[in-house]
Amino acid sequence: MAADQCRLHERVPLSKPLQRLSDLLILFLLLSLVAYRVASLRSHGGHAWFVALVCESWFAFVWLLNVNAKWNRVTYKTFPPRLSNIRTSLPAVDLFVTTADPELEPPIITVNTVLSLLAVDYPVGKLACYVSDDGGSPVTFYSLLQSVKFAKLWVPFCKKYNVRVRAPSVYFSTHPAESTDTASSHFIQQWTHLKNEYEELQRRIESANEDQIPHHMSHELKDFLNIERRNHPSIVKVIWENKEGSEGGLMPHLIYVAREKRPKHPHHYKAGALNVLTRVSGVMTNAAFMLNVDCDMFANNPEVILHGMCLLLGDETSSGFVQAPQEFHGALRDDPFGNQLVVLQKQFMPGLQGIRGPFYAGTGCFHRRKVIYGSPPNNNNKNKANLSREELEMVFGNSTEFIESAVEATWGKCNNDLPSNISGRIEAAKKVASSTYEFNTSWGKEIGLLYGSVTEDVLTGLRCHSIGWRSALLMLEPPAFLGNAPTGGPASLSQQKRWATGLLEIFASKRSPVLAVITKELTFRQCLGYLLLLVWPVRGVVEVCYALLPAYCLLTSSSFLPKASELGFLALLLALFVIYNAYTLAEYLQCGLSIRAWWNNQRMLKIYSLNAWLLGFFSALLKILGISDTIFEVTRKDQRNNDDSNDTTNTADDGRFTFDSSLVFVPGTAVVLVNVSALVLGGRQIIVGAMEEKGAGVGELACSVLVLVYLWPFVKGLVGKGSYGIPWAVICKAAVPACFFMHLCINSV
Ligand SMILES: O=c1ccn([C@@H]2O[C@H](COP(=O)(O)OP(=O)(O)O[C@H]3O[C@H](CO)[C@@H](O)[C@H](O)[C@H]3O)[C@@H](O)[C@H]2O)c(=O)[nH]1
Ligand SMILES: [Mn+2]
Repeated sequence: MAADQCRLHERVPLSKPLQRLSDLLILFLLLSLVAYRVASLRSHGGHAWFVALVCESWFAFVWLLNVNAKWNRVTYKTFPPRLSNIRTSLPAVDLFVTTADPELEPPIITVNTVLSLLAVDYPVGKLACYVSDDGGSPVTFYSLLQSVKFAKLWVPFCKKYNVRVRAPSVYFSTHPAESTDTASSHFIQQWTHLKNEYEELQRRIESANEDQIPHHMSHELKDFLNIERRNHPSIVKVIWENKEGSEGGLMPHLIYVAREKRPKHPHHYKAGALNVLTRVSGVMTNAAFMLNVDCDMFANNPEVILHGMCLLLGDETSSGFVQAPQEFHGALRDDPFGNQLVVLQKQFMPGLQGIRGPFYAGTGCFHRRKVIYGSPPNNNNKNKANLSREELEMVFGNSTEFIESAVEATWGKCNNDLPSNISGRIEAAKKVASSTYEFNTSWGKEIGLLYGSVTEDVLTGLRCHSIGWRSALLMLEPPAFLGNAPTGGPASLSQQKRWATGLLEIFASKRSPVLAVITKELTFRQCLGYLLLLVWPVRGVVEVCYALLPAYCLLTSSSFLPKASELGFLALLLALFVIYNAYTLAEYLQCGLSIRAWWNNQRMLKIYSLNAWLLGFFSALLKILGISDTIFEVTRKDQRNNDDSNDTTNTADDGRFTFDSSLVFVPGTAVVLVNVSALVLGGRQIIVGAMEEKGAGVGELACSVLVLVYLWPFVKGLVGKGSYGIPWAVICKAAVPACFFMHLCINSV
């Protein structure tokens, strides 16, 4: 009993027999379908039958991966109050926030995230917050500088009144009477004062632009004078130094870092930025744990670090890193863009927890510093003595300060204290933030966040798992962090395309889980878990083929579906269709989502796969063939989302699908053009010849219509106006492959 009371976390199994049974039922139906196709390949024959066989085999394979990933669903319950037994020795944590572009990521969003982190419930003296600014922007720096005055009021206020959401934009969007019962007049007075201060801060930040930063700031901003965004030396500034160090103080250290950028030197996007933060924090504070969040992911649960510690302290092998699911706020009603990822995360993250832990998702993740330094679990004192200074330099680079810090982080004791004087370490920090520091070292290859994929997060997590670490899932209520999901067609599709590209890059790399399962410590089921994620983009190709299949049949008068007389086959297909949809619908309803949200997600899944994943597939292919490189396009963060967290009263227009002239809209448009033409050309003939038992039939016709229903935003886009219409340039580009395909069909008859 006493031992139980000391346990910081508890494992909670979630899998239900009914769910497992339905998983298996769907798998069985899919396999039966494939078996039927194979068995009747001779009698039915034809291209359409064969393509259907390939696609459906793929769906069956992916479903098998699904079953594996969901089989042992597990989550953890964490008990922060029990930390009080060890409260004096809570470890220090370095907090990382990355931002890249003040246009796409307005500084007020970054400031809110930073403020939410500075104010978390954790000893002030044990935190240091680092902001990496890849935009090298004076506006971002100015905004952080301005926020210090407010933070000095905000941090104590949050702690005194136990404020629930510590991102001021969200907190002040509701009136205190609704959010607290401490409505004493003194509280209201302070609340009003702070709200005014916040609004003043917001006004100042939002009105600042590069040419118009107040003159009296010129001294602080001199490092930013005449620099170019992609060509400047390292800038490291201590915005707030907590002079009391671990003893306490008003608020944690706050440090601004714009790493050196040179046009000729690769900077490796976010992975590069996080590696610089890792080193800069190494020489400045060297906490044993690091938490990283994207600039829009504010800490929504003030106890998040305490909860994280419940998983991190204790058996270290089981928590090389701790990942909170990505959750979002300010969501549009019924998730019109299908990117809130609610069901996906509630189903899969616990599922992966059952097979040695979730993947690293790039934000909302605590890392052990030594894991990032490539140290395997239970390394204790093994290798240190063998490494000479030269060897250490080959791995970590040639900064003496950094090497010392890395040796301590890897082989020394856990650092529970932070230094009070960090200003004295700026020169060392600037050195490790230089653009040449990583040359001829292991950064990005063996240590740090790994390079070579635009989803550096998944790649880095895979490496941790491959060297034997497990990871742990931090699923909290209220959610640990909340971020900003893109809205509109272009931003959503370009994000999905980047993910697809990055995942395929990993699949095809030398770190592929398929190899790691043979040569490293990845288990077979873990490998299957990763595959589910990594083969995602291939679905783009499969879905396009499947979506063209009914049109092909209509145009060539062939068939891939049962005729009225093939009752068994018909029943199988209908059962699969009904059970699969009922299954997914049940998942949405269980998560408290609406039928409409379910439909929107089903529809968007098709739209993403046909467009974004397909293009992601090809862009990864071009990279693998060495023809072009992949780039990380930053997602635009909507500020609207930040202001009203509970606003689901969006107007109809907010959820409407929008287009631009990007290539990513071409495949969907082409599929729509082909299906519309096929219905016009082939539909009539079917109605005439409905009674004949050969060629395309009502089934093919219905499927072709179904494709158009899934792609309805594109059908509407063909006639829509402005951003709701598909631009002519896209339609013309789509018409070329569409005509080519139809030409092939008609000629093949
Ligand atoms: O050169 C760059 C590019 C991006 N970022 C930062 O990376 C973060 C993520 O970028 P975002 O455009 O928001 O991408 P998302 O697709 O929303 O990000 C998800 O997917 C990424 C992998 O593709 C992960 O790295 C992220 O953590 C995860 O939230 C943001 O804080 C950016 O400021 C940089 O610091 N430098
Ligand atoms: Mn993001």
